[in-house]
Amino acid sequence: MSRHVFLTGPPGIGKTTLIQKVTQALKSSDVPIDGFYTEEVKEGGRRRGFDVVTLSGKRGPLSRVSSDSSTSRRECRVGQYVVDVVSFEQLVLPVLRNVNQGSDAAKKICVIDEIGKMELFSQAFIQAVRQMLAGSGTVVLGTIPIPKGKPLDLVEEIRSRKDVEVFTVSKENRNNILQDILAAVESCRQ
Ligand SMILES: Nc1ncnc2c1ncn2[C@@H]1O[C@H](COP(=O)(O)OP(=O)(O)OP(=O)(O)O)[C@@H](O)[C@H]1O
Repeated sequence: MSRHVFLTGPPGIGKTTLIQKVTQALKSSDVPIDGFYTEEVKEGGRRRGFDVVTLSGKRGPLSRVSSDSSTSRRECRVGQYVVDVVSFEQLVLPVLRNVNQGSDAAKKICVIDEIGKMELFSQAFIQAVRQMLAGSGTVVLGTIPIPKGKPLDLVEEIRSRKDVEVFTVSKENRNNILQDILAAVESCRQ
């Protein structure tokens, strides 16, 4: 039986939108849920980077476009974006820790959107996700990218776990997959 649910699919296909709809539905049936989304930051129609937004409404930068093309050895870069690991960790780690605490009888849901190249610069994040996946108290509802280029260890691990159900989102199914995802999450809580 599955214990966690992940969505995958090409960039911009609608993974975050689906996770937000699932979150709304779960919240309205009083299921305890926390976590974070990753949102594009646009300025004047151009993408400037990405923010992390927690379900409780806190926001901070995950990455920003760098005008400097020289890469310093300490910099965490994905293409033209420089990742702000400190900001990411400050926002996300307390949320992940908090989800694992508390004494709700019912299992909590933790939204982790997403586990990708940028987020994986944080070793503390990797460790926190591994702990959550291995623990029995929290159901993870997350997103992972479609494999491309060098494999990402944690993403490969998630894909090969027997207790993870992965939905691949496409243009064809994105408007009728919501109920299946909800049902999968609900069954993970049993
Ligand atoms: N079912 C849908 N029908 C039409 N447009 C959609 C649908 N779902 C999402 N979109 C639009 O597509 C864009 C990208 O959606 P979203 O951010 O959910 O994708 P994503 O897969 O999470 O992207 P990323 O890979 O960047 O995280 C948004 O502008 C959103 O409004």
